[in-house]
Amino acid sequence: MNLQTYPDRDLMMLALADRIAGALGDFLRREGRASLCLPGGATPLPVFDILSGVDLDWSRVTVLPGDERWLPEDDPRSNGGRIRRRMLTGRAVGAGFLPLYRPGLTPQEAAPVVAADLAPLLPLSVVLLGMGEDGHVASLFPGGGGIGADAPAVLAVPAGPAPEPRLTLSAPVLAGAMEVHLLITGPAKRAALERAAGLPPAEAPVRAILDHATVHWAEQE
Ligand SMILES: O=C1O[C@H](COP(=O)(O)O)[C@@H](O)[C@H](O)[C@H]1O
Repeated sequence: MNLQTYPDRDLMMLALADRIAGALGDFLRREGRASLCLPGGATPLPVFDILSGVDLDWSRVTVLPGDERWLPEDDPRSNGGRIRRRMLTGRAVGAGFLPLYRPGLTPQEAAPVVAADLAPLLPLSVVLLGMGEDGHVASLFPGGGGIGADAPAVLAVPAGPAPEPRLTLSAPVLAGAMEVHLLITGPAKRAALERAAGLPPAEAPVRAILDHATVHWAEQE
């Protein structure tokens, strides 16, 4: 496992944002465009805040959530809503945004629509992920689908492991990105990660991306 530990949480957020900004700049120079796939949850918000102040040609960057809670963007739990408020602001206000939530559609109806919109962006340039203490990444939960090489790019996840239905990119799409970062904080997630490293991906979905990712960890939550 490529694990980078940091003595200080704020320093980690700065270092990670700097690394992501550098990678996006490289993609823009080499390919003329770039994509940035972001996690939900609370942990990554400081990275969003820092990145949104970075001087990049954001108009050539497409930002998208790696998973979405099936809620309107003005719901405080909406991943897309948080990305819009905390990432697509400041210097990054002109970045493109590919929403996973599609008003009026069920997650099952939206999955092929989002997959069609996603296809021209593949492979994604930079994927940032968080992780739950159960080893879930994006909305790939233990015992759910979306892990194997034959998984569809985008899949609907029924409520159960999470309180609301969701849409998620699959493990092959997330792990297939040009650069993958996993951001976790605190002793409980570190212990969960170490447990997951010894489990099959179906039981601990983070395993499906671990060989492709740099893990960033600081003790302070
Ligand atoms: O439900 C989710 O949880 C994970 C972890 O969130 P965190 O607040 O504990 O960092 C997140 O990575 C995922 O995208 C999200 O939808």
